[in-house]
Amino acid sequence: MKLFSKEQIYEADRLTIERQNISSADLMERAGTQLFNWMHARMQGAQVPVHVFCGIGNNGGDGLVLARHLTTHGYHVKTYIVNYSDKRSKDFLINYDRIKSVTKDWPVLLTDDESFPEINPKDIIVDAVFGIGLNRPVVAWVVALFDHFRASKAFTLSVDVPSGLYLDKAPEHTNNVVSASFTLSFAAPKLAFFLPQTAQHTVQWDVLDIGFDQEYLSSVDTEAELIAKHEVLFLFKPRTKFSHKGQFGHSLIIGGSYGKIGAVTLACKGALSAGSGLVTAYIPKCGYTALQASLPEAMVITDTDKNCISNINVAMQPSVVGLGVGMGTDSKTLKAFEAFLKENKSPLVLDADGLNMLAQHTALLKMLPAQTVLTPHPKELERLIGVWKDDFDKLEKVKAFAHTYNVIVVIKGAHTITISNNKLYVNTTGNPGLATAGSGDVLTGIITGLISQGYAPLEATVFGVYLHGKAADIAVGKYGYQSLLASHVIDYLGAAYLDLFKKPDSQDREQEKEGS
Ligand SMILES: NC(=O)C1=CN([C@@H]2O[C@H](COP(=O)(O)OP(=O)(O)OC[C@H]3O[C@@H](n4cnc5c(N)ncnc54)[C@H](OP(=O)(O)O)[C@@H]3O)[C@@H](O)[C@H]2O)[C@H](O)CC1
Ligand SMILES: [K+]
Repeated sequence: MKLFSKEQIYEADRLTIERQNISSADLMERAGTQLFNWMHARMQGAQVPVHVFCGIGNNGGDGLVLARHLTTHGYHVKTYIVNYSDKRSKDFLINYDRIKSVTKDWPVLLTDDESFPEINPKDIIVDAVFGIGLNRPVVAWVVALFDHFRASKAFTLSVDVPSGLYLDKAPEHTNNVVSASFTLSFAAPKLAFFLPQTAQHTVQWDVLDIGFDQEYLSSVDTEAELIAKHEVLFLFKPRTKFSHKGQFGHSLIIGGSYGKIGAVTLACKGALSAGSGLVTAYIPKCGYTALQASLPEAMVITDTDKNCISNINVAMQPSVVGLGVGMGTDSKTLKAFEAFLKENKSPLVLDADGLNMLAQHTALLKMLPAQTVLTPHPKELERLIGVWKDDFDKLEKVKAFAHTYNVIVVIKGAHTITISNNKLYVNTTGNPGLATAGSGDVLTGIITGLISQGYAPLEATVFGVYLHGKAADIAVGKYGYQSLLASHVIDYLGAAYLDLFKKPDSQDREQEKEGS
């Protein structure tokens, strides 16, 4: 699903009006009617007090359309105009007149924090104060209104976006944004719904289709894309009856150090379970028996050194190399890594200490093969690109870094985001159970194993991140967040593959719509 920018949404608005030969007020009527249909389907006439707070622009206009329909369908509605500006949009005014024609209980003007209405916990708040037109900090008395919403503990339904949330930058203060229980967004969710700092402003979201011009929506190239089952299904490479393991490549996993051989075991198993034909581990001598015993499917080559990697010398031409898991950053290992980069011609996946060595010696970055995959967790990312101000600044820095070195960067976290060629791929699978030792090693193995089978590095990364999270989502149903282990993610990878062909039932759709 494409995530549109503010400019693209306004363009969609303009083109829809032009190509469908309708007025902007008609489009607003569609928006407001869709909002009403969503509420009506859930409220079924219940006489719960609904407080509709409208700004003075088109977001407020949507709110007025909704309030009018709620009123004419007999709901218990109170409408307020949050008068943060004396301007009025054209369509706001049209709907301000329309609602006055269906009720004697005209909208109440709020001009300061003296007259906030009482809101009970069982009431419903509709937040139509600001939409995507927010372009400067919210005035203090309106922030106080948002605090009033929070204090009421009432269910808060935001129209299009939680008011006070910018589409393309962090809010000045988290309190400047409405805390939405649910956001109904037009055309598509917004990128801010998926970033750690701003996802907190809406617990859940859903998309309302207001008949935007499909030709524009499908043709416009967006910077960000939401990755769910629909987007990865076409990546999947089915196997033919006469397949053999030679067709699925040979992954080489390089890593491990004394006490951290398990990281290599997990990565090798992840690569095999992702479908790699053959897997060889290159590890220090200390790990030989442990690895051969724990993972008989993997072949093992050992370094001359007992406890760490000191000289990467493998007489094979791997389809792909996954390097860094459990590797340590011993000076001998660093030298071996540098010598390896000078010789290596295979696609490369770098993780953990491979990234830390890159960060210590940025001259090595120029030696990475094109489209190398880097899978840093936040701390490793900071060592690579430096500190960032906020989530939007982080994205800009990673985009620039990925572009400069022609690499693919996976920003791991709730909604892992893959960045390459100035595009963002926002993952929808995964859960807090993944915050466990080794889950990163497994992801490295999965991405390596997919490249081994012929998936291009970017495809392998987006698909691997999806499968990794999906496996965890299925496994967590049995283990719960606290008890999920990295090994369980591997055990459930098959279920994640099989799930690709299950019809997306409503539960799946709900899961994908769960906010953070
Ligand atoms: N294309 C669509 O998706 C459709 C969207 N609809 C709804 O329209 C809003 C966007 O409406 P818009 O009028 O552009 O802007 P807002 O309603 O979000 O904001 C109103 C105006 O308020 C001014 N503004 C901005 N920030 C502040 C602030 N902090 N304090 C005071 N005033 C502020 C600004 O105007 P200025 O001229 O003063 O800059 C805003 O324009 C969208 O979110 C949807 O809900 C349509 O209804 C259907 C199609
Ligand atoms: K809003």
